Amino acid sequence: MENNNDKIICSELFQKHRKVEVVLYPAVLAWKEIEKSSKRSSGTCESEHRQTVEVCEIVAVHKTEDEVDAQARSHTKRINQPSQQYPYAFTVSYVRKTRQHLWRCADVTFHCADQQICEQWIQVTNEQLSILTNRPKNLLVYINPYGGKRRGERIYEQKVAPVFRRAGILTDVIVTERANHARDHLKTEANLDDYDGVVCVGGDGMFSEILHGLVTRIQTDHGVDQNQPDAELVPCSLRIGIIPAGSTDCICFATQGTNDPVTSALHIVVGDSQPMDVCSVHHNGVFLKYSVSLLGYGFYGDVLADSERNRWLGPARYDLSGFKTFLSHNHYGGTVSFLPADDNVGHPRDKLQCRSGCRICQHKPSSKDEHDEASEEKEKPADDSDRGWSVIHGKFIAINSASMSCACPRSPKGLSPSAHLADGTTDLILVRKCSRLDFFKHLLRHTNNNDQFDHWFVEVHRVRKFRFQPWHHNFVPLEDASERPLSPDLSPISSLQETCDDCTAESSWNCDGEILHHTAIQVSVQCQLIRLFARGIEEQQDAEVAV
Ligand SMILES: CCCCCCCCCCCCC/C=C/[C@@H](O)[C@H](COP(=O)(O)O)NC(=O)CCCCC
Ligand SMILES: Nc1ncnc2c1ncn2[C@@H]1O[C@H](COP(=O)(O)OP(=O)(O)O)[C@@H](O)[C@H]1O
Ligand SMILES: [Ca+2]
Repeated sequence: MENNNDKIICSELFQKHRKVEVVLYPAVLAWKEIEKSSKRSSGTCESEHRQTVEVCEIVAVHKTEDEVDAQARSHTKRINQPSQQYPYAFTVSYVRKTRQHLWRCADVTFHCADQQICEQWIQVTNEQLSILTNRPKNLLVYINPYGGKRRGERIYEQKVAPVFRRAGILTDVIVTERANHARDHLKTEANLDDYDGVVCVGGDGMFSEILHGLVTRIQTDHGVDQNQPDAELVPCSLRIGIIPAGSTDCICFATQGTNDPVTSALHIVVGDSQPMDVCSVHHNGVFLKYSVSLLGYGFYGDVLADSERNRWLGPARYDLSGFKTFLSHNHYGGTVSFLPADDNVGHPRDKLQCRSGCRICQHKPSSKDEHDEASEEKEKPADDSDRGWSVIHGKFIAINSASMSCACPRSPKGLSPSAHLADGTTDLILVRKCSRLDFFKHLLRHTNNNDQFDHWFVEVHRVRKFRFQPWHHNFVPLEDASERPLSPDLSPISSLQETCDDCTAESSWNCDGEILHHTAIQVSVQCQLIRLFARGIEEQQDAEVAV
């Protein structure tokens, strides 16, 4: 056996009372049983059943002293026991993929006759692991103790910390004491150079805090003014891990396919990296917020505003508020203008879902500069500033911008099933005033396989920027419900002439679970501004990958 990362090493060891041949290839650990053949006069035959684990999915390798000692003690009188013939052992902890994107940490223990062989196996496996430089070693963890069902601390201590410990990851843990504690700490105090990543234990609202803290800190450090809607923001080098402990947890669900804390911890341990778009939201040139999942005006804004009054109900507050908001059946007048995305990023109704290694998102980084140049050209000339923009006036029950699918347990395919995590676009969904029954049918389709966009009152556009202007004082533009190119600064209030008596005054924006205090907003997608410890949703496999 040689201590070399490129060489294959192989030993005959014992695993669960079976003799196995164990091989460590440069990127794969494999083992198979060697059976004594009764039919043959001598020698062994190999079992067909070969088990493999990719090295990049090994969590850690450890000496297994306790188990060997225990086995040796319990079998002292049975001299043929493998624990006596093979008294040294090492345990490999690895990722076991089960159904529904759920990952578990499994152990396999190999027993050796020779101490040196055992130690060499540990050393060589560790050498292979040390090549994986994408793995975090030091993490800054923020826990919201009040998110979701208030189980954040327990979830972290019982399910996540043991996985980090096993992987040898060092952590600094901060349990937040107030709203915006994590955001403010990241903005001004945290020494980011000490860490390879930040972990958020909480829901989408808590994630939003971490996002704002990190992105703002990076822009401040680089002298970028976030108030400039066209400022080129500096991407964050630190990745963010999400341990779901909130109410909706759609950012976690839509990036790994399940809301499971152990799965999240393992994605962090193996050092996954998933780039993600971030929308910047401005009001009259003043920065308001960032958003990565849902920006929703009307229905989802009203649900959120109402739900905050019933926070004590935990995640069930959304069901109650959703029902109440559905019954009130409000609609709101406003003007939406948007800059459509190029054709090469597909269409919200093309059924090409964003999956791990998504080609549309991978294509983005290299085409970003090109893309921006092209769009600058489109928007540059002062008198041509409306070129490429579309404008829609109307009465809407909901205006939703989904920068990712927004899949969550309530809606497993999400608000926009084909939205992409990192393509530089957001899907703008306009739900016009319609009957209560029609709106119910539309909502219901978020929970089944029917197309929620296939209604006369729903339209969806893939866009790079959009703006919204509510109709003030119930005045409606003459072109109500028409569609025509218009200057994107949307200030032609003087042209408003009719009234919209049946409109409810104004709603508010739900921005990743936080309420925005302005209704007139300008939104611009910042392509791949952040990265998560995730890999996107993997295509479903029928069987378990290893063991
Ligand atoms: C007849 C049955 C109709 C059911 C319709 C269900 C549609 C659900 C779509 C959910 C989209 C969720 C988008 C994510 C929003 C979150 O950012 C936000 C805050 O999350 P958290 O901080 O974890 O609490 N959650 C919401 O705004 C809740 C929306 C619930 C709507 C019923
Ligand atoms: N220690 C704390 N006390 C009160 N609120 C907090 C604390 N830490 C974070 N928050 C706030 O709690 C809100 C909800 O958090 P989140 O984790 O998203 O839970 P949920 O999904 O239940 O809404 C966020 O707006 C966040 O800013
Ligand atoms: Ca996107």
